[in-house]
Amino acid sequence: MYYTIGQSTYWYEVDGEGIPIVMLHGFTGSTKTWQHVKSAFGSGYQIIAIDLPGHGKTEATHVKTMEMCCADLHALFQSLGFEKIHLVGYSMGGRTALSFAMTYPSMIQSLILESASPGIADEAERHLRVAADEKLAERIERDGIQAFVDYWQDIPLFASQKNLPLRIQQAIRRERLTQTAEGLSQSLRAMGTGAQGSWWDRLESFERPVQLLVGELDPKFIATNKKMHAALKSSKMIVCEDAGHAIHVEKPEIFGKLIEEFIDSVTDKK
Ligand SMILES: C=C(O[C@H]1C=C[C@H](C(=O)CCC(=O)O)[C@@H](C(=O)O)[C@@H]1O)C(=O)O
Repeated sequence: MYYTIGQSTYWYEVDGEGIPIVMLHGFTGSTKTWQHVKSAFGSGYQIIAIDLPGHGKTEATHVKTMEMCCADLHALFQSLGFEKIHLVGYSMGGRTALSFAMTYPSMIQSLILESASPGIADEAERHLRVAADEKLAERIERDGIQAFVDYWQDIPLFASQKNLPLRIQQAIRRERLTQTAEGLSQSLRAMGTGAQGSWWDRLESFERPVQLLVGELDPKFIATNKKMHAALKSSKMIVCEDAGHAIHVEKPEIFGKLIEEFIDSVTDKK
């Protein structure tokens, strides 16, 4: 379904009925990211998957900063009649989910972050990241999506995905190849890790339950999430054995079970 707000149109998909669980994909992803996870949830849940700006069927017609995207998502959730949601985000989607939760905490029943970060606290480091993301955006625009996907699928962060069955690796590649150079380059510039503000000095103010999921084979994000875990008032951190950055791809059953168990543990049983 499409939701239009102002001059922007978002694509989202709704499966099932019941407690709303909103799922946000990562950079180069789409609603398809969650296709093997949705089935892990029992009855009684409504799964809402959304294409973030510049991805899938949510075109990059206008620049969307993290703040603008979160405001649009808030309007979408209100239009759907949601008072409280369980919000799940993977990587870029995790940064978006955390930004949404920090901006609209009263709408959060629980927050599940997979391989995410709160941005970059150090200004100099953040400026370096903005410059690196700008170079990557220019590379995408210059060389096109196929050349970018060839490069992206081989970065060390996704090394563990080489052990996946070929059909799964090919499905991830196909999803990435459906993106547009305009969409991905704009996403990097407007919602990239360096472009967004840092939430590091605000994490301790967030009081809703948080589940931090990281892969055992993803040392960079284990280190980041250990610091997040220490800063958050109410969080659980789980390091998933024999999984890399994209736990939902490498261990979909375990990923779905961990989320369902966490949501059940924080849902008012009335
Ligand atoms: C390479 C780094 O940063 C990127 C890594 C992961 C994020 C992501 O969403 C990737 C999803 C995927 O391709 O499976 C992405 C983001 O958060 O926007 C980062 O650009 C790194 O080492 O930090």
